Amino acid sequence: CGPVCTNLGLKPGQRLIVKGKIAPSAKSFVMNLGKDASNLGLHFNPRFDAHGDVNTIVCNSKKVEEWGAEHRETVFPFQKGGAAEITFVVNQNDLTVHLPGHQFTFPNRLGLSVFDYFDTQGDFTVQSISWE
Ligand SMILES: C=CCO[C@@H]1O[C@H](CO)[C@@H](O[C@@H]2O[C@H](CO)[C@H](O)[C@H](OCc3cn(Cc4cccc(/C=C\CN=C(N)N)c4)nn3)[C@H]2O)[C@H](O)[C@H]1NC(C)=O
Repeated sequence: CGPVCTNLGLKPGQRLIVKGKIAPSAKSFVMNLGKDASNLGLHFNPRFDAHGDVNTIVCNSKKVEEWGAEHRETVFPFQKGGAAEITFVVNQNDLTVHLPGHQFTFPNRLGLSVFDYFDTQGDFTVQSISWE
């Protein structure tokens, strides 16, 4: 699993920028943003081939270890073995995810006023994380 960030203190108007590399044999990778590992405002899961999904971004939330309803994005701007830069912008009531050539929003279902926790898992190697 990748790096874990805590105490980020991300509030509305602030953002987290993650740059890294996708494994050549990637099946799936995850980026989680939330309060802590059990309370995720956004579970961001691009799937190249996992759980029956092919080239699909699955997003969800997790509240006290309980998953919410999945949301599947229509675009998949990732390549196996490629570089990727993903920016998460914290808004008042949702998050905007900026991908290469595409963006989408995901509701802040947990009503978090601050996002302290970030982790990545799976077939992605983080090269830099910055927040502002
Ligand atoms: C149709 C049958 C029932 O419905 C399915 O039921 C599954 C189980 O509930 C859901 O799946 C779950 O969906 C959740 C979001 O909702 C999380 O994503 C969760 O994963 C949590 C998780 C795992 N991890 C570790 C991790 C993540 C990615 C890669 C690796 C490691 C290596 C992989 N690379 C290789 N091997 N090269 C490790 N982190 N978070 C996933 O199991 C499916 O979406 C769902 N599908 C649909 C269409 O409904």
